[in-house]
Amino acid sequence: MIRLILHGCNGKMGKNVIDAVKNSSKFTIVAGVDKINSKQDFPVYSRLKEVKEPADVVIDFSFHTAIPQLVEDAAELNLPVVIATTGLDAKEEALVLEKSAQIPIFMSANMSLGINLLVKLVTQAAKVLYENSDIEIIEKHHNQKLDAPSGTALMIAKAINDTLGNTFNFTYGRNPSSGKREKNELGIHAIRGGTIVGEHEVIFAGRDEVLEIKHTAQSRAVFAEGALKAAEFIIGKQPKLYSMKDLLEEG
Ligand SMILES: NC(=O)C1=CN([C@@H]2O[C@H](COP(=O)(O)OP(=O)(O)OC[C@H]3O[C@@H](n4cnc5c(N)ncnc54)[C@H](OP(=O)(O)O)[C@@H]3O)[C@@H](O)[C@H]2O)C=CC1
Ligand SMILES: O=C(O)C1=N[C@H](C(=O)O)C[C@H](O)C1
Repeated sequence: MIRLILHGCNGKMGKNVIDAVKNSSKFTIVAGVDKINSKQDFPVYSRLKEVKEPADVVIDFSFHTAIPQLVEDAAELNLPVVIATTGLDAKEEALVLEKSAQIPIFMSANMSLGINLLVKLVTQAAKVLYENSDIEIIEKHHNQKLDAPSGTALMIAKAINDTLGNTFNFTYGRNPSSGKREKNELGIHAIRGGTIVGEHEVIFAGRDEVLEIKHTAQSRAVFAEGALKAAEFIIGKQPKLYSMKDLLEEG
């Protein structure tokens, strides 16, 4: 049995990971970490370092400001971590990278298989189409989401830029003073409303033709199940920063 600590256990994704573990024969949750000591089937602590139960791996769906303490504690305890939280600033990302020299850390803004395939398809399309089309990303999420644009939208935009040698400047939404679109813009637009789980659409708008590649998450279960796969994958790995690409390549 893989012994899991769930960081952010009281949240929307925390609940979904608890359900995914109930449906899995491989995992057991030995402890949770969150800001509030909620009633769960496992003990809940206010930081990772306080957890008394022995564990094999940590899964995190919390808030970006929690990440520095999480990776510091995980490195001290020598525990692998799956970070699913989005919205990290540059300093927080740099610390994750630094700590990945001590422990295996898996980080992906989106744990679903479909989005990771979308990234592949979009970068292929971008190579063919970028000279003659304008690329825009639209993401839609529920009205409780704290970060914008989504981590996934940024991941897609960065993958396009990596593929094309940093051709694009990102434009976050447009307003009355934005003026005419520049050729080297890549627009990223965030919609927030209701209970939308997560939609990401990449639009290649050319002359007289438009290609749209879209992913819709229909429930949070896909993210929870993906996080469990990532947790299983990093246990026993060498210290490094791993991504969904590493998991998919291993098959
Ligand atoms: N990579 C992926 O596939 C996915 C990533 N996400 C990301 O995961 C994160 C969580 O999403 P979601 O579950 O919807 O958000 P929620 O706000 O529902 O849950 C986050 C939980 O983390 C808690 N938390 C906040 N700060 C800390 C801290 N310092 N230490 C421990 N716990 C803390 C929150 O407590 P409180 O409410 O009291 O602040 C809350 O219980 C977001 O960044 C989201 O974008 C979401 C879905 C998929
Ligand atoms: O907050 C969410 O809900 C989600 N966040 C992730 C992101 O920011 O990309 C992934 C998913 O779309 C759901």
